[in-house]
Amino acid sequence: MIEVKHLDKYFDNGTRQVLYDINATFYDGKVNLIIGQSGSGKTVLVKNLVGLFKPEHGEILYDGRDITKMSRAQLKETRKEIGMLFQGAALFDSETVIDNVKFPLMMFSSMSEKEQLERAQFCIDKVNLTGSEHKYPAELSGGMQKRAAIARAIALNPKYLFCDEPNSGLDPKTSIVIDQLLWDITHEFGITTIINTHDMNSVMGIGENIVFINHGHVGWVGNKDQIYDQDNDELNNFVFATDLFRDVRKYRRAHGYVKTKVEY
Ligand SMILES: Nc1ncnc2c1ncn2[C@@H]1O[C@H](COP(=O)(O)OP(=O)(O)OP(=O)(O)O)[C@@H](O)[C@H]1O
Repeated sequence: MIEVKHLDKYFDNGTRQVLYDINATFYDGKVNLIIGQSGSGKTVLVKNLVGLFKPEHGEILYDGRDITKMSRAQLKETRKEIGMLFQGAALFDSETVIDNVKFPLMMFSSMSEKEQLERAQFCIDKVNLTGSEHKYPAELSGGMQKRAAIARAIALNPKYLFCDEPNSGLDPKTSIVIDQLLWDITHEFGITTIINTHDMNSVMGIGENIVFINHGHVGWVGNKDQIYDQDNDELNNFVFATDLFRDVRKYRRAHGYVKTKVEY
């Protein structure tokens, strides 16, 4: 579990505040989404969460350990527990799939070559890329590249997985496959998965715990069922900006979908 408490972040020598008193919890074994308009502060929040930025105030507790107070060495240790999936797949073009997946094992584990190969193969099988081990990224579709990147992100068996816009550049059908995969590995391995996304299909499909950031503030927290039934104007402007989502909401209301209460 990652807990954020009273986090403030400023830029420009403390003259411009970008995040205001952020309080949020990201749960183990759940898909946690951070959503919000462009420029609302999602990326800055994630950069604080992974220790790339230091907040001016507040705590970020990784299962009780405050990363804002860690030394460089402690932060390095904690980073070993974090998997990252960047926008685009960010694979090494000149390396095969299996070498890409092996890379973090080579860098950060004490596994033998044989163990690295076994672990890399396990992760490749997990993302359904069996048979593509010796292909280069350029030989893969966008969705396959993303799956290879997920295999690499889970190679070190992370407790925490951060994904920045995992569906960017993918068609809706492939996006669903990626969402399903992220859901499956999150649940199978009990990972605290945090996804920064604009994709409303992801919100509808896998949003177990959604944190809406609005102009640097936490604007709303809930799940994919509750999001249809809330009366938060800013969130509604964001979520129901398209006719499709307005129609889904109208349909749900007309057919008597009840408000859902989820307990964690
Ligand atoms: N390194 C930085 N230095 C100064 N200002 C920054 C820096 N990084 C981000 N910002 C500012 O912080 C604000 C929030 O940006 P952020 O990238 O977090 O938005 P976002 O919600 O992730 O947007 P998008 O969805 O478009 O990626 C913006 O005003 C941005 O200009």
